[in-house]
Amino acid sequence: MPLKGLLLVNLGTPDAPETGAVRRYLREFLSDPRVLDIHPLGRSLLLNFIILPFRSPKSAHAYRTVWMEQGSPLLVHSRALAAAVAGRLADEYAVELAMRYGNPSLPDAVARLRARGVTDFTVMPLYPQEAPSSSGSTLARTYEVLSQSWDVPNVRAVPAFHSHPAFLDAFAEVARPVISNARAEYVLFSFHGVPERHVRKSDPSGEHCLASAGCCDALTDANRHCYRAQCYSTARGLAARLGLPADGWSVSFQSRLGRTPWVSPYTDLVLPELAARGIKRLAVMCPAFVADCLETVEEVGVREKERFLASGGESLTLVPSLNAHPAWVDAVVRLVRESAATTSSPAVAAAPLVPAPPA
Ligand SMILES: C=CC1=C(C)c2cc3[nH]c(cc4nc(cc5[nH]c(cc1n2)c(C)c5CCC(=O)O)C(CCC(=O)O)=C4C)c(C)c3C=C
Ligand SMILES: [Fe+2]
Ligand SMILES: [Fe+2]
Repeated sequence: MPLKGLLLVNLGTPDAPETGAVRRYLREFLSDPRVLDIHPLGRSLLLNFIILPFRSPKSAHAYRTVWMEQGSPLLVHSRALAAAVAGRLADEYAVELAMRYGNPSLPDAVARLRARGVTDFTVMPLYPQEAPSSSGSTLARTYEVLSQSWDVPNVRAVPAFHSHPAFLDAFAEVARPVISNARAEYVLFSFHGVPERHVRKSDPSGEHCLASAGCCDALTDANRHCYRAQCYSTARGLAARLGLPADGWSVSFQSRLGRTPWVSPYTDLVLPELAARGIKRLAVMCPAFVADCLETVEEVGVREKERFLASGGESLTLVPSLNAHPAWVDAVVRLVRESAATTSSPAVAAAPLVPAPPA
């Protein structure tokens, strides 16, 4: 039987919290045409003359404030998750962690799996919601790397899990005691944003997404692959599990870059509004991230917290991410096994050989 390989892939992070390393990381990340989707010449000018010189030292400083003894939080937590999943799936899969940008690189992780005799690959982008700039880019790069060999292996992708009960249950389990200990009056679900342009480009009809105020109120055939609609679906699933009243939670989007409109409402504008409404004790969950990283620990846990307190709030408690929580490890194992069960024999699944008996 061919040995199966599982690639767990997250975004990536610099090798060190220093300007040079951050610059190398940002260059690779922001050169991706699914991330900065503008004319290559414009991208190169923007990168080399504006983003890299100004952002690299600023981001390096931010990384230094969250850096752990073993490295960048994103890498440390992702490694812990991969080790736990590898232990659980040892009889079924060889498991490797890879990063879309930086290290451990996707080509190196694929080479390690091939060296162990893997001929059948499963890739799991570690993003609950799908976006061309995150999961899309991860899949495209994985297929590219795997297709560079003479023998192109079978490859299967674990689908986005934004509304999967195992993911939602695990995050609710992490959040429940934190929200209760914080005596939070309100929960803000702050997701990583994307440019509005990206959401519109992913709208098959070209008429649904961002065309009305309630376009993300339900997941339907019209918006099944819309990043923003998937974020709202995650938030509804978590709010229900946490027993939050309708006026006790809302959604916002963080981490925007540049001057073009990103999906809204923006976290940095929502926080002062919540304070102005009299919310004193706030909990913030960041369910676009399955591992704590710069965008959770520093952006929300430090900078947005300061903003909320300066606006009149009394406490902002960041709910930790899933990291390597046992419920999340269980969920990953389940998601991988379910994807193998539903996609390993697509031809058989699509065309049953025996007609179904009459009801
Ligand atoms: C959760 C999914 C993510 C999407 C979608 C995403 C889109 C996206 N991001 C940028 C720009 C930056 N993101 C940065 C950090 C970062 N982004 C994600 C995830 C998504 N990004 C993660 C997990 C992280 C943290 C990395 C870490 O090392 O901890 C950064 C770098 C940090 C900084 O300088 O602020 C940038 C830049 C764009 C432009 C984009 C979609 C177009
Ligand atoms: Fe990002
Ligand atoms: Fe949409």
